[in-house]
Amino acid sequence: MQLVIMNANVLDENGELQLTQITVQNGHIEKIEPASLVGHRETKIDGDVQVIDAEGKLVAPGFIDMHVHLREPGFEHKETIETGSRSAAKGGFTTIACMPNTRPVTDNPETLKLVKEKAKEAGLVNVLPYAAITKGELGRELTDFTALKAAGAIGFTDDGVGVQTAQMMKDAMKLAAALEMPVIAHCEDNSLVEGAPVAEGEFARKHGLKGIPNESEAIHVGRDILLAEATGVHYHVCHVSTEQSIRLIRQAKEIGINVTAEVCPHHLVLADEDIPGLDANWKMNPPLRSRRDVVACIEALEDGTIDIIVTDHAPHSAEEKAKGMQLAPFGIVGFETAFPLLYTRFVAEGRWSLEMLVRRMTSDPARVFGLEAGSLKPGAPADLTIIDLNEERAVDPATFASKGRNTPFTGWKLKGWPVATVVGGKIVWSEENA
Ligand SMILES: NC(=O)N[C@@H](CC(=O)O)C(=O)O
Ligand SMILES: [Zn+2]
Ligand SMILES: [Zn+2]
Repeated sequence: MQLVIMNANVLDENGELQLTQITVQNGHIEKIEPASLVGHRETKIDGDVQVIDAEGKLVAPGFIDMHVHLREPGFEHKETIETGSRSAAKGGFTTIACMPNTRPVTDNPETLKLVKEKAKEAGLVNVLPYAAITKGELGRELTDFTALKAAGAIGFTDDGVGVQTAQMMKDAMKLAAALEMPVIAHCEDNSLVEGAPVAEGEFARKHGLKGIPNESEAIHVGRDILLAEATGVHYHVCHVSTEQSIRLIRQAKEIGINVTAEVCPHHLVLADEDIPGLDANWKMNPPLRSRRDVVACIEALEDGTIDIIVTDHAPHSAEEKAKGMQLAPFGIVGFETAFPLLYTRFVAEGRWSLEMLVRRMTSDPARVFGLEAGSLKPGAPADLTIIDLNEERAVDPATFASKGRNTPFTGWKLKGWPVATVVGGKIVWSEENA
């Protein structure tokens, strides 16, 4: 089965858009030719060839999201692997890495295999599962890293909660290093947080809420960098949100410690002072911090201190989010707004090149995690996304493919919406057929 994408605008090595024709054969990119060379040739259309005319729209490698919550097994009322995968495809993502804070926790090979089977059944995007560092993510006992790696885990993380003791983290890093697996850390010292729902600062004061201090994140980052130095593990920091964490990561990179980091779109765009009121669709972990922290995150992504963009797609039901700022669970959905949000805010406004945004969502995550993805080179898997950079519309959660509607971006007018997503040469989502 062949797929031909005509009039595809792709980013070349110089970050310039080039009009091309892409030929896909057996799920892989076969060739990319300048449109000027194929222009005179008739594109043969017979039974076995599927043709898409991209009409000059951007065709990028499918986005890779290394931090997502699919909620299955156990929390199917929030999301399933199938609805989460569809939401990812609709957002232009073709590979996603899912967190183990399910019920049961993905701390055993059986649950890991179940996640992989469900993802295969859904047949939409590539789903790469993480396994937990500790049993039940309770911080008391390590999981069986060897068995989990054999079952297909791509890394170890207790995301949702920080590993509270240094000894547990050090033991985990030693084991992971021996298996050449990364440790991915949600950095949060519980003793500094204790029930606070939002960041320390103006918003917390105004509403009489307890505040989450920046040090609760940065203390773990600093501790873990020292442990990564001691053990030699690949240490990846989840959802970086403070200038203090960034300072520590920058310094660690300078002296050659094997640390990488991610940031979420909301931490690049929103500060606590933007929260309009006591609406839990603005509640996530880490919380929205000060404008200083937002600026530090932007600059860190620009200078490479932060390597990649992830959504931390964290769906919750409307009932759960209706419990209010103090009691509602932390988390917002992310797949279906990520690219338009960042394209509108940073590329259309002229701060970033399109190439930089795409790279931070494709080839950089592939490099950091050693994935065979994130490029359009001949021979690569035909995972790609077609995006209309000119299409402008308001975010409407009612149209989400995700079960989650928990977003702070309702009504935001954004440009750069995906129109079709291809995984392994197969169209898994398109605006036309949605
Ligand atoms: N980010 C969040 O606010 N919530 C995540 C947990 C996490 O990523 O730490 C969730 O599972 O809901
Ligand atoms: Zn987390
Ligand atoms: Zn998360």
